[in-house]
Amino acid sequence: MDNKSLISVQQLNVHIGNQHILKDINIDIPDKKVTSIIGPSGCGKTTLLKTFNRLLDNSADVKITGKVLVDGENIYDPDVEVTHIRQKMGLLSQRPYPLPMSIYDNVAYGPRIHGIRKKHDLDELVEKQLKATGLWEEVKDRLHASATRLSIGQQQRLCLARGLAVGPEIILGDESTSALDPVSTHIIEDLFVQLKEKYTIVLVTHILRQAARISDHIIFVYMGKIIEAGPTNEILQNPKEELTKQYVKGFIT
Ligand SMILES: Nc1ncnc2c1ncn2[C@@H]1O[C@H](COP(=O)(O)OP(=O)(O)OP(=O)(O)O)[C@@H](O)[C@H]1O
Repeated sequence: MDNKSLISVQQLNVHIGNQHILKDINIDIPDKKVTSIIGPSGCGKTTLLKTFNRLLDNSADVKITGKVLVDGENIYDPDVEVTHIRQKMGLLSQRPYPLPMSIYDNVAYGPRIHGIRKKHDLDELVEKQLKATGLWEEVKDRLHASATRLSIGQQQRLCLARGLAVGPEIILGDESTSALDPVSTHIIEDLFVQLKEKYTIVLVTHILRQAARISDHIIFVYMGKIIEAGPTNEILQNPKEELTKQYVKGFIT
């Protein structure tokens, strides 16, 4: 891969109970690009995404071996603090989960925890992140209204703004448009494409057309293994592996 990689996964294996979920994963995720993880249901896409911010290893029956290097640091090193890792990543889930507080307080929540207290600084930060997610014009006159009054699409953009407010390097999205209508889906997709200027974006999607629209790179996972990875055009239009060909043609669902 000619791009600099920000995340490098080396010899990663994940067992949950007696199931071998991810098998010998080796992959580099390029910096400041959109990478989509695709594959049929249950193949391990979400599990792979969760290994990037250590969301899996708080359960006793999960065993993880191998390395995930972020900025060259192995996040599974016993000396690494999980909060330090998570600060580098914003996670956007399938459904938006705004905190039960105002629009303003949702975005200010993380910065406040990190010690930013001055109203002027918080005001600036909230405005910046609401602009970055295209919400500012829609909410600037009701910043202190409850976030739960927003539409689902707006709530998802608010959750993205909340994540961006703590200054991550990486945005992880797990089927983050699956609960949204087509217009909101389009807005979020456009945002991902804009945000890759500043962030490295890794998305799980089962929608091939979405992967084609917005990703620079694609990783195809099947039964816990990476079958093929590379630039979007290569994977979707000229795959090398037979399994990838079948998946792209819709023969494997
Ligand atoms: N906490 C868990 N306990 C037991 N099994 C799990 C757990 N998490 C995931 N698995 C299993 O790991 C496999 C991969 O799941 P994962 O959610 O990563 O797949 P996926 O490709 O994201 O699927 P989908 O597209 O349906 O969301 C599945 O067989 C799932 O049942």
